[in-house]
Amino acid sequence: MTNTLIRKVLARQVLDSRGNPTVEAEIHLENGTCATAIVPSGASTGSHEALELRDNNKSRYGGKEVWNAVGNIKKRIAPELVGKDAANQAEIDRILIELDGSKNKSVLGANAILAVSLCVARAAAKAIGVPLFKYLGGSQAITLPIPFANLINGGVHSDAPLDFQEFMIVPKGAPSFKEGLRYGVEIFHTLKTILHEKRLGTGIGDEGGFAPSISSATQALDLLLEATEKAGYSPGKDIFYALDAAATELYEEGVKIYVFKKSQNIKLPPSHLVELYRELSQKYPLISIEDGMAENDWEGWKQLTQQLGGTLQLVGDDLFVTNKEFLKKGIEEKVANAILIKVNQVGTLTETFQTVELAKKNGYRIMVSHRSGESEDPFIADLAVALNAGQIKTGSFCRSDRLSKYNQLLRIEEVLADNAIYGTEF
Ligand SMILES: C=C(OP(=O)(O)O)C(=O)O
Ligand SMILES: [Mg+2]
Repeated sequence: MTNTLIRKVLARQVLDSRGNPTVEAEIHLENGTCATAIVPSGASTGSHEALELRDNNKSRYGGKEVWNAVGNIKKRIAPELVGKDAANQAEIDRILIELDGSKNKSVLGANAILAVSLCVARAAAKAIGVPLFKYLGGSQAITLPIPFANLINGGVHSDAPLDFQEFMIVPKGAPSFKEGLRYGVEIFHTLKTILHEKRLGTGIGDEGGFAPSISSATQALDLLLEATEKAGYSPGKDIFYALDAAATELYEEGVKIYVFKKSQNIKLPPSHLVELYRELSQKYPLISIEDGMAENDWEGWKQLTQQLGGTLQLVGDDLFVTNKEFLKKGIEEKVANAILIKVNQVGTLTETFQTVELAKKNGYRIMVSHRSGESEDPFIADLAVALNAGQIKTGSFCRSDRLSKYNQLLRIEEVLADNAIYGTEF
């Protein structure tokens, strides 16, 4: 028997892809295994997410240091976990949740808790000698996700005068993950040439997508369409499109209006926003809209789901915050038909699995997601396969923080070889 008992728990402050401090945990097991895990960080965060603990000392890193979270791992979490079995994830996560004791992990910090939760899983998998995806998902974990690649970045992720946050290409018609990735990368390079020729700018946003000087969803989708065709692919056959409107950022709650502040200062009531989505989905092969309405606009979400839920995937991100309580409400009220899975929104691996189980039981699709602030840690690549999510969004193709996930998926595809399945049916 491998000795997977925890010998030592360490932590440190490292930097994320935006140059902001974040937490890395390091765990040593009795058998000599050592593993690390780094937590990501969002920018367009849902207000019900688990709390990311920051030091708030404005004179250092703009108040974003995480020494308190690091200290909580070293002083409060480590003594409780030494001697416990890293292979018992549910027990470790239960200890972490109880030690924190709050509803939103605000005592120890979700960044402290998640770093340890992920690191424990990685250490146990390594000690036992199985790939992480197999350790987490067992022999059923065989689905390589379709990459939803965010090629145009707007919203709070870039300076482009675009209000919707993400314009993604979806290589659903590819025969394998590897080929889907190639389709996506070729379209990315073609888009760069087009943007250069049109003098629209080839600078990038937080997730590595371009941040061109365009100001409407139609312009963005026209560019994606042009790049797709020029790269030799067929829109609606090889390649489909997806949006993350991140509509919480646009919503003025008091007046129940969506304001497109970055572009034309257009103001739309929820019903007009639904119409805009309908028009876009009729004009382009759009298959998925994330956060089409704001996290607190449940009425708007209902309208959206009633009208477009039959033909489009409607993904709840800020709406559900990977939390089974919010998802339960969504299921009851028949809102959305898919859920975005971001581990740091809820704070432990066990809770993430519980939310996914509830979603699957109720016919909601799963999309595993990065955050806009990422690191070299590829954990979510393994997680996407472990959950048979069938879909992952992890940005564009020119930042190592995003490519670490894509490259890990290539490795996993190689391990699974002929057993690998690509994506899910829409
Ligand atoms: C990835 C996203 O951005 P962030 O991490 O800033 O919430 C998102 O909104 O889906
Ligand atoms: Mg989102």
